Amino acid sequence: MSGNDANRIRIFDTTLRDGEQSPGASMTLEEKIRIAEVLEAMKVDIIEAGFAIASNGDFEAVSKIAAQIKNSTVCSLARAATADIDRAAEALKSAKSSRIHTFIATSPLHMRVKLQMEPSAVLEAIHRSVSHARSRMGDVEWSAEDATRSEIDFLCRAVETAIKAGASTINLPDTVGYATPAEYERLVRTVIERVPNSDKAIFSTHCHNDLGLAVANSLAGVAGGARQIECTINGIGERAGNAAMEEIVMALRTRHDVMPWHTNIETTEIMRISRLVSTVTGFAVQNNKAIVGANAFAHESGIHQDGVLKNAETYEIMTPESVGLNKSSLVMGKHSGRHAFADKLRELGYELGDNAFQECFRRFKELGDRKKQIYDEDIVALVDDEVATSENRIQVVSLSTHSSSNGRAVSDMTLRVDGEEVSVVTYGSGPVDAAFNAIKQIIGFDPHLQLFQVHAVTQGTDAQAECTVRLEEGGRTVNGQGAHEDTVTAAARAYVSAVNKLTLKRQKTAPQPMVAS
Ligand SMILES: CC(=O)SCCNC(=O)CCNC(=O)[C@H](O)C(C)(C)COP(=O)(O)OP(=O)(O)OC[C@H]1O[C@@H](n2cnc3c(N)ncnc32)[C@H](O)[C@@H]1OP(=O)(O)O
Ligand SMILES: CC(C)C(=O)C(=O)O
Repeated sequence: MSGNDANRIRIFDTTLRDGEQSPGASMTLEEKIRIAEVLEAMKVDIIEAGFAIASNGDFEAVSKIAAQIKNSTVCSLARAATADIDRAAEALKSAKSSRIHTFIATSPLHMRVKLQMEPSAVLEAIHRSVSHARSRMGDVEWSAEDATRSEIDFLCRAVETAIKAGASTINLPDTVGYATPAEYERLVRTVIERVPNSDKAIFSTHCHNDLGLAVANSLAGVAGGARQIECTINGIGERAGNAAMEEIVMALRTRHDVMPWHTNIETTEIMRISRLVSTVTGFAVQNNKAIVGANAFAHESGIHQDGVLKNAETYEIMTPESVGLNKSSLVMGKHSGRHAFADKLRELGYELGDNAFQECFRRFKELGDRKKQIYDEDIVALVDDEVATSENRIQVVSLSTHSSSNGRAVSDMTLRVDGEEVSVVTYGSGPVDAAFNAIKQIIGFDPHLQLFQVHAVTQGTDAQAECTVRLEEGGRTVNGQGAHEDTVTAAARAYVSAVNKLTLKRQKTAPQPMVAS
C-alpha cells in the first residue's frame, strides 16, 4: 500500500512486554526470540522486547533480541529512574536500531497514591529521566501513564517537558481502558494543538481493553493526530489486554476508504504470529475473535455458504489469504444446505448420483441434529456407508437396544429385505450380540463371526463409530463396514453389509430363501 507519508502509522508491538504482563503469559527466552523474528518478518516498526530492569531474564531477552533483530527498532521500557534507564541502555547496546521507552504517571490519583509525588516533582522526574535517556540513546519515547485520567493542563505541561528534554515519541496511554473513542480522539488532538513543541514528536496511542474499546480508541487516536499505535498480537496484555494488532492493521487496510492511514505490516503473517503467540502463552484465541478466531473466515449456515460459494464477498469483507489463511472454510453442520454439501463432497472426491446425494444429505442433516461438530471424516464415513449399502437387498431400517451391566440385552430390530420390512425382538449377552442375533434370525442363517472391530471416526463422545465385521460361511469370507454415531447401529449396519455380500456369493452357487418363515 502506498500513500502520503503523513498518513503512515508506525506499529509498536508490545506483545513481549505488556503482553507478557497478562497473568500466566510468561514466555521463555527462546519463545520471545521466535516471536520477535516473526514480528520483524511482518515489518513491525518497533518491538518492545521487555522491561530490562524487571529481572535478569527480561534483561537477557531484550539483549538477545536487540542483537538479533535488524529490521525493526528494539525497545526496552524503563521507569523514570536512572537505574532503569541505564539497564535498558545496557540491554540495547548491540541493537542496530534501539529506543528507550520511559514513563511516569500523570493522573492525580497515580501521582498522589502510587508515586506519592507532587505534580511539580513529577515534572522534574520527566525532565531528568528523558534527558538521561537521551544522553544514552538517540531515540527516546516518553509515556504519560494514565493519561486519560490526567488533568489536561498538567498533561500538556508534562508532554511539553518531555519533548523539551528530547523525547521524539509521546505516548498517551489509556492505561485502564477508561476512555471512549470520542474522548480519546479529543485528548490526542487537544494535546497536539496545545503543546507548543508538539510538531517535534510523533504521538502514540496505547489503549487497554477494559471496556472492549481498545481498537476503537486506537483508531480514534489516529484520527486525533497520533501516528504510532502500540498494540499486541491477539490483544494480550495486562487485565483485559491491549489493542489487538491484527484488528488495527486489518481495519486500516479494509476500510482505507474512510481511514486514509496505512501501516507497513505484512498482513499475510498475521495467522502465523497469532498461532505462535497463542501456543507460547497457552492463551487460546476465542473462536469468534476478529481476524484470527477459528470462525473468522468460517461459514456454517446454508444461505451464507451458498453465497460464499457464488462469491466470497457476499459474506467476507477481507480475503482469508490477506491474513495468511489458505481459504475460508465452510463448516459443515445442521445449518448447511445442499450447495455446501455438494461442494464438500466434491472436495472429498465423491461424485454421487441424485438419489445417493439426496439420501446422504438427509442422513447428514440427521447427523447434524445429533452431533455438535461434523468433521470431514464423519462425511466420508457416512457417504461410504451409504454408497456401500444403498444397493443392498437387506437394509437396517431401525434398531433399538436396551442393555444393563448385570443382565441380558434386548434388541428390537427392523430390516428391509427385498423391499419388505421384517421386525424381531431378540436377546443377547450384550446389545451388539442381541442385534446380531436379530439379523441372523431374520436372514435365517448363522455365519461365523471372524472379526468385529470398532473405532471412533473423530474425537468426542458424540463421534461416529466405524465398525468392521468379517463373516465366514461355507468357505466364503466377506468384510462389511458400517458407520453411525450409535455404536450398536454401526455394528448392525456392518453385519448387514457383510451379510449382503455373503448372500450375493451364496446366490451365485446355491440360492437360499431370504426370509425365515
Ligand atoms: C502501566 C504499565 O504497564 S507499567 C509497567 C508495569 N510492569 C511491571 O511492573 C512489570 C515489571 N515490574 C517489576 O519487575 C517490578 O515492579 C520492578 C522491578 C519494576 C520494581 O520492583 P520493586 O522495586 O520491588 O518495586 P514495586 O514493584 O514493589 O513498586 C514499584 C515502585 O516503582 C515506583 N514507580 C512506579 N512507576 C514509576 C515510574 N514510572 N517511575 C518511577 N518510579 C515508579 C512505585 O512508586 C514504587 O515505588 P516505591 O517502592 O518507592 O513505593
Ligand atoms: C507504560 C505504559 C505505556 C503502559 O503500559 C500503560 O500505560 O498501560
